[in-house]
Amino acid sequence: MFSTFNFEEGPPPADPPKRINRKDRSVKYLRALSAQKDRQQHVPPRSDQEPSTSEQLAPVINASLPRPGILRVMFRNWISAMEHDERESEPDRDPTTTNAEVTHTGNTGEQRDILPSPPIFVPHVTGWAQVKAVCKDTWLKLRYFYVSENSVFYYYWTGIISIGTIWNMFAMVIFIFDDVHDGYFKQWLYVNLFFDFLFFLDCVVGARMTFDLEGNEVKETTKMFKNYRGSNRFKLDALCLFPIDAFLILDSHKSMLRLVRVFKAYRLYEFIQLTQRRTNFPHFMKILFLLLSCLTLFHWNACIYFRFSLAEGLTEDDENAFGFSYYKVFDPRFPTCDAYHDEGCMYPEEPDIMDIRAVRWDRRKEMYAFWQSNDPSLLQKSLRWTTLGVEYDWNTKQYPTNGRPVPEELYQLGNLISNSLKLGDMKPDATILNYYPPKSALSPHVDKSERSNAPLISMSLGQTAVYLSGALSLSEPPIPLWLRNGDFLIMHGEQRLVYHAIPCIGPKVEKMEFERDEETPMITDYLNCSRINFTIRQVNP
Ligand SMILES: O=C(O)CCC(=O)C(=O)O
Ligand SMILES: [Fe+2]
Repeated sequence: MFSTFNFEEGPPPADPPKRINRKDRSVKYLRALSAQKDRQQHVPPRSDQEPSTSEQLAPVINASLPRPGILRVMFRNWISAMEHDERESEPDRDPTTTNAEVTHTGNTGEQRDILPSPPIFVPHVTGWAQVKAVCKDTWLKLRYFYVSENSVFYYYWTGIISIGTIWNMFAMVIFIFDDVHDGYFKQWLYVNLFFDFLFFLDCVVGARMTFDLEGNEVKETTKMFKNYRGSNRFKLDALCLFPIDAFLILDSHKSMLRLVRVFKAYRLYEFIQLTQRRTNFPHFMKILFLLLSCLTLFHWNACIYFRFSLAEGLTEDDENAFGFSYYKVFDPRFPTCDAYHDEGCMYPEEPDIMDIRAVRWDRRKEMYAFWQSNDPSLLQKSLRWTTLGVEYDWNTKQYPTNGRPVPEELYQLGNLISNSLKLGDMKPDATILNYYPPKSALSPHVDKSERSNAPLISMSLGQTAVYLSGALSLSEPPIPLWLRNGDFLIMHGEQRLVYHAIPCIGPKVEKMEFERDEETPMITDYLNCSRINFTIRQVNP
């Protein structure tokens, strides 16, 4: 896991020779190293040397141990270590000059090692002891690890933290959208907690960063920690560790609180610097990071725009208004009016200045102009909806408590359908007519502004539409249906409050041809390329 480990403050390593005078550094040191190598590789001594203790004991060990494997290897290592210690404790053959090799005076056996008697005690290594050894080893590695700024580990670790930073930059404003909030709050929270944990580990890494002191790389844990504590990095990291998600569990709409995590952007910057130092394609990387910055800025720009639109009141109907609307998302168009000079193009700053009746009157004038001009394209472009009976306010998304009655025919139609479906009498007091010119759509929504439980009766005229019928939450996949000319769709009971949408209508789906009615040619012309939908509703109980 870690790139480098510091054992300076840990227990001394077992193998390097204990005496470090000059002659030790030469032959004795090499001898110790080669003994160590022998032990690691289990290489038997060369045949031209005298047989070692381990060689002489090998048959005994093999015979006495019940099973080969780990125990035998450990025992052998133990013997080999004994042999090494014997050599270490031998008096120097020639203390003044060199330790080179012992000169054998002959085969008298006087100078040969005396064979120790076969060991009586065989260390019993249990699985538990091995686990303890591994734990201790891991603990020491963790206790004394250090990270240097130029290590590969640090580079990759910075990369991982940068992903967390980018996640925060993109997803912290996510709950501006209510439907996203309803569908994905938990998932969002889990990802946040995961990256917060990584940010915590990043503080640990920060506290184990080596630093340069008068040309020396300082690796002592206490000094590294003190250095981290006094740095700006520590302050930023501490801010980013603030447990914001605890507040979000209490009030899940305050996702902007995570804005504080943006302080981690300095790690992203560090990653960019490190990458540019390492890469063979510095220009390519520069362009990539520039693109990333642009994407982030565009994203934030869109979010701020959406925030303003929320403050002003969202518009669902007017494509030319300043505010955000789902129409613009599904069917993006550039405003046709001059936003700087034309007052009508902007949303009024005070919501109560906007008089929906005045807007409606403007629309009526447009309709009248259309009627007179005989140009169906005019109507197709401008007309999106109209209301009969109690007038729905698209800004506040509310109905007033009273208004004009709905036309008698619609009242009767609503009751007829409700009674034939055995849903009882209803008192229809509002009807919304939606006009769907080619390429238009209606975004997913729930009709929840009505204050009664009466059914909602929807009638389709003209071109066929695809209707998506969802569930109580947007995360559930919807069922698509065709709605053709003359179809009725009734939303009642549990289905009354499900999400639904019209993703597309018109000739691309299935062209309906109506014979031109000479009395009302405009209407048949309109229905030959567009769709009209009536929804008969009971607003007040
Ligand atoms: O056009 C449709 O079929 C659906 C209309 C609708 O959902 C509405 O007016 O709320
Ligand atoms: Fe609806």
